[in-house]
Amino acid sequence: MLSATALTAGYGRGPDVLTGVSLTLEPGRVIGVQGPSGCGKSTLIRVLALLHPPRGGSVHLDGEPVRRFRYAAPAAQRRRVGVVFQHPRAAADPRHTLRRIVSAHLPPSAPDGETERLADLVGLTPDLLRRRPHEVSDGQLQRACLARTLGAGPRYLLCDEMTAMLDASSAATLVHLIRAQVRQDARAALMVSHDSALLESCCDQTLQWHDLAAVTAG
Ligand SMILES: Nc1ncnc2c1ncn2[C@@H]1O[C@H](COP(=O)(O)OP(=O)(O)OP(=O)(O)O)[C@@H](O)[C@H]1O
Repeated sequence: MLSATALTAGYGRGPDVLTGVSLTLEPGRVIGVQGPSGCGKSTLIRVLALLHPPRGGSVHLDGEPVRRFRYAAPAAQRRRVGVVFQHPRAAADPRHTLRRIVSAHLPPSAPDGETERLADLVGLTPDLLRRRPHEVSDGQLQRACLARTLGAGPRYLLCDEMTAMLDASSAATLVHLIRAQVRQDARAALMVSHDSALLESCCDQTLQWHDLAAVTAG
């Protein structure tokens, strides 16, 4: 279980962006969080992904408190949480082929052919693996980024507006793939978006941002 309790977080000397946010993500569940632009959804994802230290409150990962964040977070905790960001072009090195991007987080023990299996899982054909980011569409690059995240074998998948750059059909394909992954491998997913229809179509439960201070999901 990945849980946040009474989180407060912000940037620099600025005001709190998160003010007392609590949320619980249980294996086997897809939880959606909907909120308007700028309310703090990406900040919540960054804290839960151990990429941004909270100012107050706590994060627990499978029963253990998370005490260190960013580069100081223990690798064993970091590996359990995977993130897919909104902008695939900001999240992928433009010099690398899609093959290299997809395989970037595979453990050394990964079986031969794992890159191809992941690519196939997200709907990337083998010829696309030879291309670089500028030679593919946003949707194809986002598929590669999702495959890369899945390659690390995270238990908790955090998706930050991951379909915002995609057409409706690609968006539906990717969110249903995430649902299938959650069901199959007892993972859990948190999907944040401003798109209520998308969240309703794929989440077990959708929480409104303004309820997060009071509601525990899962
Ligand atoms: N690196 C940063 N430094 C300072 N302020 C930031 C930083 N990142 C975000 N903020 C501010 O924190 C607030 C919440 O931003 P955040 O990106 O978490 O919102 P969001 O709900 O994900 O927005 P959107 O839906 O537009 O992506 C905003 O006021 C934003 O300007």
